Amino acid sequence: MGRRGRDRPYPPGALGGGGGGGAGLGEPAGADGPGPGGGSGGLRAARDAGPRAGRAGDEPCHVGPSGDGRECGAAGGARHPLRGAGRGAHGRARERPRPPVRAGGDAGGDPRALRRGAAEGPPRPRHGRADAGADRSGSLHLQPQQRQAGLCHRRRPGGAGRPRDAGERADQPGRASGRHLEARRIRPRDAGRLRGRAAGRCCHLRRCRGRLAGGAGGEPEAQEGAGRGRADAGHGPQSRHPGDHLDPYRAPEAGGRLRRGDRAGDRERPEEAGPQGLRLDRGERRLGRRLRRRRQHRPSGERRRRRGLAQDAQGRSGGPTGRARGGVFPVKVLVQRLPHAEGLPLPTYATSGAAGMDLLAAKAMTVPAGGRALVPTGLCIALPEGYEMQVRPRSGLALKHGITLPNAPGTVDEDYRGEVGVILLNTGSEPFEIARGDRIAQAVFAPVTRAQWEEVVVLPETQRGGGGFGSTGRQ
Ligand SMILES: O=c1ccn([C@H]2C[C@H](O)[C@@H](COP(=O)(O)OP(=O)(O)OP(=O)(O)O)O2)c(=O)[nH]1
Repeated sequence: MGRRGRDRPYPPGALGGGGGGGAGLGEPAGADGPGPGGGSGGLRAARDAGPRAGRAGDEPCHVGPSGDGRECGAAGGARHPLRGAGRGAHGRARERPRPPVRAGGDAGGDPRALRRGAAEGPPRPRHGRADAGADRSGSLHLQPQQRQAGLCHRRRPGGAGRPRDAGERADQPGRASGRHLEARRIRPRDAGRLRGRAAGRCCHLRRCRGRLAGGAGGEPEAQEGAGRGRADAGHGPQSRHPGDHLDPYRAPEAGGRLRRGDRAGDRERPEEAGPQGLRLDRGERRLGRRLRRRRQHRPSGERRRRRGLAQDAQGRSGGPTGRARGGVFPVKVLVQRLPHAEGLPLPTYATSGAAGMDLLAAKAMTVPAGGRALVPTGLCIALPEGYEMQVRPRSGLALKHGITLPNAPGTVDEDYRGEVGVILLNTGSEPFEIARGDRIAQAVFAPVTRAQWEEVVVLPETQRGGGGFGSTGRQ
């Protein structure tokens, strides 16, 4: 049987197809057998031929190389006219021209051959090889060696070397003679009979028995299910095997899953799969595990805030506003512009690497020499939790005009909602004139570290001890 026919449902008449005897019961000749019905036709042939069928090797050949169920009449002991160098009476049959296939042919071809086969009695194991045979009543019987050789599929997890596979590989002599057949003691002709069984998990005896009992002409539905070779073929309500309903690992049908294509984005849909009697796709199951793990390890709000602050202070990702730009993580600050700041630009960073924003004066004024002034900025701000804004002097004004901040750095608290002001001190000898919009100071945003007192009687000793205020270096 060609590979194309492997997963194809058998046509309704496949089991009774008379022309299929060669594919099912014949050896490599079955490789190029007449079609999907070959193996099942072999079943019928086996049933009809009864004990005569299933003989091998030294017995007269009852099944001709043509695959039409006719016997060729060659004695087993003599070299078969079509026998090749390989194994099997018809090992080379497919390389030879074939006799025409007789439509509706049956196992009973040559009556003389049938008589010879009947006279030789029921099939017997050859060289210890166990062959599954079918008697006239349609029931399969196994030899003890067969049972030990694991013909029952329950003993073979993974389904490797299944009779169905063996039957399909009968067109590859090298493989057919390999472990798929030899290790299981199954001949291709027998494998062909068993080919229609469902994949894997049920004892083939029950299936074969059921198929034979159903008649060669059988019910089309049963034939179709048997030939499908899918996991669902033998697990329907008609299956009575106790294990059919107890397999929790049986994969659902291809149409019984929620697939990736059905999924919207990264949404997990376990709540939809259950009611529909479906199972989540593998990718979705993985996604669900990932989401559950993430939910389980989600830190508390306070811990997230602290982690964000720490990461931001250390220049790592996870800051409150997310994406890093050049290794610096921006902090979002709400700003309100007061009427006297209308028309003025918001403070900006002068360069891409500047640490502070230049604050602008919202009002023109003069700082007398040696004097101070509170310069309004026209801005009110709301800092994110855990942050402060520091108001610092500009070095250019300090150097050129002696302008500094007496409270530098000025601290704008997180909970402050008043107007930000800049205290300027003119240490120079000349009055300092300020125009509206002049840059008078700079603002630096920084995370706040809050301390917690732990009162002790004695502090840990250090080398410096109490020395300070110029205790080190030159006096
Ligand atoms: O250069 C500065 C310094 C402070 N402030 C504002 C914001 C700050 O939150 C508030 C109080 O500042 P700070 O706490 O330094 O002053 P204080 O003398 O302690 O005043 P308070 O008693 O109001 O806290 O004044 C500024 O606008 N600019």
